[in-house]
Amino acid sequence: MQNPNSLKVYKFGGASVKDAAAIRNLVRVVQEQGAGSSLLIVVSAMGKTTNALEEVFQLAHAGQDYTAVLHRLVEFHRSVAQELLPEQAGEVPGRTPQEPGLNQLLEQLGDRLATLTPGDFDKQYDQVVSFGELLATRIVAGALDAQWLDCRLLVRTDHAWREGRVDWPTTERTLTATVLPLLAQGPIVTQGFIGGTASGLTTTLGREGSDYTAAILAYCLRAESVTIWKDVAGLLNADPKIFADTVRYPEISYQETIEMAYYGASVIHPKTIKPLAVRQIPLYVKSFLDPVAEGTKIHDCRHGLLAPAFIRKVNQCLVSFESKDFAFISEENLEVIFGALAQVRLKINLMQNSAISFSICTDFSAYRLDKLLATLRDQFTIHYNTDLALYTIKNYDAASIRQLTNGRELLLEQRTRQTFQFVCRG
Ligand SMILES: Nc1ncnc2c1ncn2[C@@H]1O[C@H](COP(=O)(O)OP(=O)(O)O)[C@@H](O)[C@H]1O
Ligand SMILES: N[C@@H](CC(=O)OP(=O)(O)O)C(=O)O
Repeated sequence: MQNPNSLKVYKFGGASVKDAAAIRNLVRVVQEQGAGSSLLIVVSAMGKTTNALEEVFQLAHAGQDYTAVLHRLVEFHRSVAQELLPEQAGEVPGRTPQEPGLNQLLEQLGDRLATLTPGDFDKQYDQVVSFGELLATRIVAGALDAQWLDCRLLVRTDHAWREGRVDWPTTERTLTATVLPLLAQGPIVTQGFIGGTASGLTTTLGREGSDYTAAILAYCLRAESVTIWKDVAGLLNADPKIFADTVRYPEISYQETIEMAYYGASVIHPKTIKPLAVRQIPLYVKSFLDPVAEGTKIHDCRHGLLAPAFIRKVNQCLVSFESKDFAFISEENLEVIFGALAQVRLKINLMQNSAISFSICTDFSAYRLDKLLATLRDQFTIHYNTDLALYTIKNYDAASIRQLTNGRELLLEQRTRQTFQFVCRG
């Protein structure tokens, strides 16, 4: 069943709302590209605000002075609001008495930080770091003169702090009842990245999770399409900030994209594709700098051989486990290792085993690695290397492997028919 309103979901990330000029550009894109459509607009925190909020939160949680960082954040949002809506003198009021205005949100953020308690790090993180999206959407909704909705009341999650798991039936029911009737009144702006629990607490969906929010909303509302507006020409075969001579895929299948995102292509959050594929909703990746350009269409399509895709994941750690008594690594050993990894929430990006050793490549987290070592040290001899990179070439050929491995010392390598991966320094 297609939405009778032909709903389009637009998602604007941090780069597209990084300052007042960027938000003016967003307004142009929405007015020119979205004219005539029902629009639900998902917005992330401005620029690097989420990083700044993480810093402020960590300082406050550790009982250290956070006032300077908080002050910079507050002034930044006020100055952008003032520049865009001078007649409102830096305040962007809510459209209804229940809706918080910009100053009210800034006050709430200050209160949250002042009342943090020791412990419950991840839970309190979500209550604070979510403010980036709340503030940004209040400003963007003001600039667009659009309706503002609080996504914490729309996307229901469990209590898995910092990686909330969506309660799909409740979310679908709530969105259908809330959003569909409002669409006729004009565009709606809401937050990416955040959701809420049944008990009214805020959760976040994982860093860079706003793309995922767009997919959740599109799935539940059976949208016609999703467009994520980026600072690149579309989905390219590599990150142009890292690799030279990239090429754009004009169209690509859900499956190819989900694999690229899984291997670390940071342009799309890995969880974004599945809900869209299930309901066959096309995902467009387009440039907010050149909105009329074609971009990339991700959908259920067949295509010929694609240009090899290059993906680099940095800050990797290679951990190897050896049994202490020269015994072979057994299924029982693996069960213990996997159990401990799941418990400390370390995800395996690559794994390999030999007779008496089992190795994994994972994102480095000193905190989680320490917990892992503490759990498994008695049973295994554990070695690890940090500051590594994991490279993946999808749809590789001999030339692309030569190009990427040339001059590098490979610490671990693996290949399947489509994918070549290796871990090296730096
Ligand atoms: N395969 C790829 N194609 C295009 N961009 C990529 C790719 N891999 C990584 N990127 C990076 O993704 C960035 C855009 O994603 P992101 O920074 O998450 O945007 P936003 O936060 O604004 O949503 C680009 O600037 C680019 O550096
Ligand atoms: N603001 C959040 C969520 C997000 O998705 O941001 P962006 O769309 O800018 O990647 C983060 O930085 O993690």
